Amino acid sequence: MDPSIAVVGPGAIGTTVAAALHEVGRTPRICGRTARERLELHGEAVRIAVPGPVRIDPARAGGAVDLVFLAVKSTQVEAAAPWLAALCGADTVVCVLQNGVEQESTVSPYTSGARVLPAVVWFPAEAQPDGSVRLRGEPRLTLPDGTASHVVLDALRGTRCSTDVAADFTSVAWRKLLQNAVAGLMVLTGRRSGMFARTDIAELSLAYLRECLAVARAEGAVLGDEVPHEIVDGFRSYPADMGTSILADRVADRPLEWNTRNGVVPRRGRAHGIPTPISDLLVPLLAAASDGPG
Ligand SMILES: NC(=O)C1=CN([C@@H]2O[C@H](COP(=O)(O)OP(=O)(O)OC[C@H]3O[C@@H](n4cnc5c(N)ncnc54)[C@H](OP(=O)(O)O)[C@@H]3O)[C@@H](O)[C@H]2O)C=CC1
Ligand SMILES: CC(C)(CO)C(=O)C(=O)O
Repeated sequence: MDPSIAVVGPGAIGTTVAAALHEVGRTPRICGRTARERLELHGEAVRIAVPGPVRIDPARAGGAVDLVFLAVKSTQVEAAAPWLAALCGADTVVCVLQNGVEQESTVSPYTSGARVLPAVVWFPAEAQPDGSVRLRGEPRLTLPDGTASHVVLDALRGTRCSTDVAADFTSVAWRKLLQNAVAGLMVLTGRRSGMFARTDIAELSLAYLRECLAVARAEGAVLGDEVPHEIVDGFRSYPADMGTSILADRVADRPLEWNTRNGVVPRRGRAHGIPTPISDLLVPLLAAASDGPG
């Protein structure tokens, strides 16, 4: 029997996963903040409409489900807590579709004991002003190896969202964190991936990534010296107009995930006695861009 599934946070990532599920007949409950009749995903050779309506009242969540995909921003977890309270039972798995390396500790306080499973989300997707979502890559998730992951693997089996499991999830999650950390530079310039073609930006990015790498290794990630170059080369290979979700938030003047994507590096660095001079400059700028005042 198919698991019962809810998607909380039907934005860029939530819409993509909901559409992938709907396409194979596993339409999830959709729980959001903004009322909509349907979700729409479009991209190269894809156009999927997911029937709603989007539920916006947690009192009408409809009871516990087997699997919750939580796809709100890390800054929105507390506000989404009533959904988690309404959708989680003792056997529910909450798969957190968020960037960062701290999903278990930040989400667990709201799941009434339900298991929390972090996922690395690899694909870019952009919410459009009309509420539709533009998919700009192949949907793919990486999960930790373990029993809870099987619920997600079963739910997404045969969908356009591919899933793999990593025995060493810590290393994979930190590698993605490094990519997200350097993407934060786009917030400070207001530019997209094209900016990494500049030699000075590439050099700054490499220095920053080496700092992040030292912290990642202290946290147990096994990542080689080549990783900073690979990440910068990756940004240089993207279309020049490829953004990042934190830039989309900046452009819309919304709170930024600066703490989970950038602040975590100096925070964890301090715990290990690792100096983080570049973070010490960048993180306050990102925090101020996010939270003001002014
Ligand atoms: N976009 C991308 O390319 C990628 C994003 N990620 C990560 O995925 C996570 C989600 O990002 P993304 O999809 O871009 O974010 P979006 O802002 O596009 O989506 C968040 C969604 O959550 C909804 N929401 C906000 N508050 C609540 C609430 N209290 N209850 C229910 N729903 C709520 C928002 O509603 P509303 O429409 O009202 O704002 C929106 O639909 C982030 O951690 C991001 O870093 C990871 C990889 C790629
Ligand atoms: C697009 C991608 C994969 C890389 O920056 C991302 O994680 C984001 O936009 O948040």
